[in-house]
Amino acid sequence: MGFATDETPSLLIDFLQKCGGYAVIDGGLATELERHGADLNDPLWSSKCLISTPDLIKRVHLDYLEAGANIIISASYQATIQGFVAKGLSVKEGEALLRRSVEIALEARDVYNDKSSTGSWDVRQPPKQRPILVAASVGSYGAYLADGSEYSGDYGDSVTKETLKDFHRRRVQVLADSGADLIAFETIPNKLEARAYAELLEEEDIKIPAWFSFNCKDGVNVVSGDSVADCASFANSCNRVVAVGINCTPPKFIHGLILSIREVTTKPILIYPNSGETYDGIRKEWVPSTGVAHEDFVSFVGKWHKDGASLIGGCCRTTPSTIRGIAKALSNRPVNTTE
Ligand code: MET
Ligand SMILES: [Zn+2]
Repeated sequence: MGFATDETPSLLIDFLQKCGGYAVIDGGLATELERHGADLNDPLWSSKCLISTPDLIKRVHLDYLEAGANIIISASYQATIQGFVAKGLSVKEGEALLRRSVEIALEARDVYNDKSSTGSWDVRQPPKQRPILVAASVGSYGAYLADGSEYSGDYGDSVTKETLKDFHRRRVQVLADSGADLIAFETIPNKLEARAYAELLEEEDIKIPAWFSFNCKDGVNVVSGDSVADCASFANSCNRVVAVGINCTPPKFIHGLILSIREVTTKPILIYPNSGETYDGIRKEWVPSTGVAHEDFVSFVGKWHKDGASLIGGCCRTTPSTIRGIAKALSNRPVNTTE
């Protein structure tokens, strides 16, 4: 790939150093909004709340910050200009909502920082602020289609890399200029879409770095059947990509996946698994009690970190309690372990 700005590759390395070698990513956003009563049965999914309940989004971001997150991800996963236009909004209004998704997260960070810097009596020693990044979420083309292809990675032969680039181009430009610290390309279902993202980052000379996070169906392959090693190795070759990993995948596959990814990348590895519950795409609901208990999820964290993941959080159906548990597990981990 081409050349990024000089600072791009080091942004996350510097951040991780400031955080003490690891960072906590937030938990599920959409499913947490749902837990608070939002009805997301809509092609816009969580992005519907950008219109209906922006304050609830801010509250959930704040809950994750209070639980110990170092990275919060905006509510733009399923926010697309095409999706907003289909709802009757103008392109301008759609772009404004994309920007708004990031502003809400930035505002939550400000509120959190203000809160944590007041209450200190000792003026000589201002309290140390926890480093926090805001990532602008980009979900896949399949997420926009809302036809299950988000979880199959199968777009059919008529969808080419160019189709995907055209689909994402304006959205990525708008999010890159929104004040976010990085772009989180999430739940990537196939290698084709990762290649489209990488080319877009270069062609549009995107000034903020990105992470690539794939959606896996087992311990070896992303949901389309492309090998995760192949996808991660491709991500490793992109200068503007600062971390590579996996999200919205059951915890039971994560150990094996980290081992495969670390063979092919020198970049920080990120993982934010879902709760392990299965999603019934026909009934459009999660099947309860198919996942792992919150305590079990948290008990894997030390191992994932030892395996080589330095950014750890949760995806769908994880909650602020999960994130609090992850933050605690990582801060209690033994220093200089030889295990
Ligand atoms: N960041 C998104 C969310 O938590 C990821 C969704 S994965 C289907 O809502
Ligand atoms: Zn998810």
